[in-house]
Amino acid sequence: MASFFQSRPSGGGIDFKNSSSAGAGGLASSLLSLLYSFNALRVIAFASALEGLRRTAFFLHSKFIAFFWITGYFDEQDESFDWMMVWLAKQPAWARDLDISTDSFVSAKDALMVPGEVEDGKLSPIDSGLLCYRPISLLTVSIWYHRRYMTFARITARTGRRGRMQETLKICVFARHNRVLNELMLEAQKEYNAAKGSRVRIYTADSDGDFVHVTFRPKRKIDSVILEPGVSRLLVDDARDFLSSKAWYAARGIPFRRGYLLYGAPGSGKSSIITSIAGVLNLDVYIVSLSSAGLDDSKLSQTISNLPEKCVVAMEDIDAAFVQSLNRDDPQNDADNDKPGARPQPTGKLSLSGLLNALDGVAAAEGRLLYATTNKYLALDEALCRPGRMDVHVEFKLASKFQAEKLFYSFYLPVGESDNSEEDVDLQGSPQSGPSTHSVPETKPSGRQSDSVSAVEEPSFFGTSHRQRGPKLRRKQVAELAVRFSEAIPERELSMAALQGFLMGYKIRPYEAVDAAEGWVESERQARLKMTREVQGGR
Ligand SMILES: Nc1ncnc2c1ncn2[C@@H]1O[C@H](COP(=O)(O)OP(=O)(O)OP(=O)(O)O)[C@@H](O)[C@H]1O
Repeated sequence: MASFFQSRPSGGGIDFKNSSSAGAGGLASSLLSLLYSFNALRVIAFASALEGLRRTAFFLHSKFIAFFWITGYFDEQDESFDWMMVWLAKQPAWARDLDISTDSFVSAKDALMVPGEVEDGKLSPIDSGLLCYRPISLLTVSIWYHRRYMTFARITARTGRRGRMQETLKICVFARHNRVLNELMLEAQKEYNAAKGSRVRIYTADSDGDFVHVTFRPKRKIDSVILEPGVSRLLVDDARDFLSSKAWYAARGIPFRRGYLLYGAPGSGKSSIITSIAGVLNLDVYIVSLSSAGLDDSKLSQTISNLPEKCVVAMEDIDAAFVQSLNRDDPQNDADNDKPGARPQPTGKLSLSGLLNALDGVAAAEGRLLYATTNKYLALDEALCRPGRMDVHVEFKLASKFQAEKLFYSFYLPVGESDNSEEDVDLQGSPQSGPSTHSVPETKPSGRQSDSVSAVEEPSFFGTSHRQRGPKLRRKQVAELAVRFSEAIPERELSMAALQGFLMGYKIRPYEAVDAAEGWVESERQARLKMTREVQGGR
């Protein structure tokens, strides 16, 4: 050892080259002697053997896993992930590791709603009596399912350009055949549908064009959106017929898509009917907002291609993304946009051809029902409205007397009773609803025998809840009041949203609502007149 550190003199100065090569040779020989002296080669050989064993064990383990275990990955973006999360929430293995909340997960897509417990005669802390359970993340659990051992792990990792956290559920099943996994999936799907109950899932697209679940909306009964007789039925029947015609479309080489253009007056129920139809058909709603900031042709195309098969796509105010009009032939379009004082520019760079391409590009999802809404029907380009893109056009007008009457009914009929409208009877789920042989429902309901007997003339107030404080009205009384109310409402002058707003002010005062209706109509007219004058004066 000592010789290694000794410097070798060379001539008058120091010869670095010679000294370093001589030093390297010395180092090697010293190292060798060192290794021999410590049996280091044997140590290396032993370490190599260990590493070899480790690798062999790892190889055998992976072969064993591949042979005896089935591993499945459920991506957060996929609906099956939600099925599994709801299923897991119900498994006893999770019971010790649950996120429990009274409201923070109410809108979470994988949340499970269970009835809150009643203790000592008192309801749970939440008014609704519902608790929300959700499996905790960062945990691996083992479960026996149908005598099979399986493990579940929630893995979270950053993905995408912006590094969004994305979750994957990993399932390992000790089985040779994937039959047990299929059984599990089917069971989970069933439980999910039961847990989802009466809600519609709403998705919106994020800035990368990926759809993210944002909320649940309660399913809205189709007859709560009051349209002209037969319209709701037509829309539901058409959508049902489409969904069951995949083979028909395939046989004829027609793209399996259907578009609905709902146009007309603001506040007439266009958006409401979309959610309602999604509820009836048990489909999720994907909102594509054409006016969102930064949306351009390629992003829209990417967004549309991310739509799943069989879903409701809501594209509201399709005219809103374009400044002047949605008309390719409008030569004024580009010129006007450059003029000083022109209307504000949209933030996105969406073009009509971009929209058309996105709607029927090869990547566009099959089986989707597209509902586009607009208040400016005439401003739309013919190419956008043509069959194949918008197959069914439905006009939504301002409220008719018929609608006003039905709206009054829906406000004041005792809960649970319906006015026996045709939609009410036919739209409750039979896929084979007959053709549109609609007869206008009676404006005055016939009333059951018991209804027509003693009519309570004076409003009586009882009960404790807000709803019960209203007068207890017989069906016949509601019918009479509804007719009086509709007589006070002018035909096609006010929107259904306006009528609803008015009646909201008289939630528990139907008699006063009827008495005040005429005066309210007059004040609405005056307000409109004033606004028109102000607009004209401002020009
Ligand atoms: N036909 C209708 N029947 C029952 N309620 C209605 C109807 N039309 C509108 N409403 C009520 O008015 C409100 C607004 O309705 P909605 O958003 O569906 O109208 P819209 O036609 O989509 O309006 P806009 O064109 O301004 O977006 C909702 O609360 C809805 O309940």
